[in-house]
Amino acid sequence: MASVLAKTKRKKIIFPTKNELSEAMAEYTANLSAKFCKVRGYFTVVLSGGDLISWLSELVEPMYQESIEWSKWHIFWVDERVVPLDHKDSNYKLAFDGFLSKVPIPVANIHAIDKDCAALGDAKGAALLYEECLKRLVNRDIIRTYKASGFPQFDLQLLGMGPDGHMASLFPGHYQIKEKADLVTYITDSPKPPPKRITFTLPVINCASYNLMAVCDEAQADAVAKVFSDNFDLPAAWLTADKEAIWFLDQAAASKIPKGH
Ligand SMILES: O=C1O[C@H](COP(=O)(O)O)[C@@H](O)[C@H](O)[C@H]1O
Repeated sequence: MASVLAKTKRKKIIFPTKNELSEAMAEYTANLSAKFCKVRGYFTVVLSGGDLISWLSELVEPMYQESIEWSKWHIFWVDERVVPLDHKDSNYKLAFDGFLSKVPIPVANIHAIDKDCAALGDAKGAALLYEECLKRLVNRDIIRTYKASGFPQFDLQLLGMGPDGHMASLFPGHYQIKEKADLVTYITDSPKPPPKRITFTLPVINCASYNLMAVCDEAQADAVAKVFSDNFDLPAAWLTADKEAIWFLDQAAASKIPKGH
């Protein structure tokens, strides 16, 4: 595990309200989009599910609609529930309804899990095919690779954390957090429904250039405090990045962080 930790130090910014967090997340994303589109001609963005999608609302405002080079974006999911893509629990559907349908990202650049595996509830197959999808895009040089390790390196991941400290579909006490060889793994007994999910593994998550973890609300305060006290029983405490791992918190979520952390 040490190798995945030996990167950037965790940073945080605390915002008075969710609105301000949402505005800052849009600005952070837009700035990185401009940087990566200019340098590489692509911007690879990884989404999670959950509350995060509603906080992306600021990015669909006219200022960003008009300035962002949406055609250069490629979208991925850090984790996905293995349910049909039009199911209410699908992270793809959540992102499509709340964000992707409102911005002009080419359909071919939206990399959802395989729709047949999703419809059949085949978590293992979905993980294998998603890993193949990542490798194909690495070969096409759309996804970069991380230095010598050869792992895919995404430009920006926008992440969330559950009140139990789970990140992506890496849950406390489940072995998936220890997976080091595969890029994508799966779980069939997720403690949070639905039970079947796929997830990027920790080495892939931590290879990203920029990881932004957004967490709001009092219900998350205990988990946030544990993360900032380096309690590594919580998967989210392992989050690092190549360039920057930054936590965007509202005041309620940050309210129990011990002084000095
Ligand atoms: O189940 C999931 O939960 C986490 C956290 O969601 P939130 O609703 O507490 O923000 C999310 O990041 C993950 O993508 C999702 O599958």
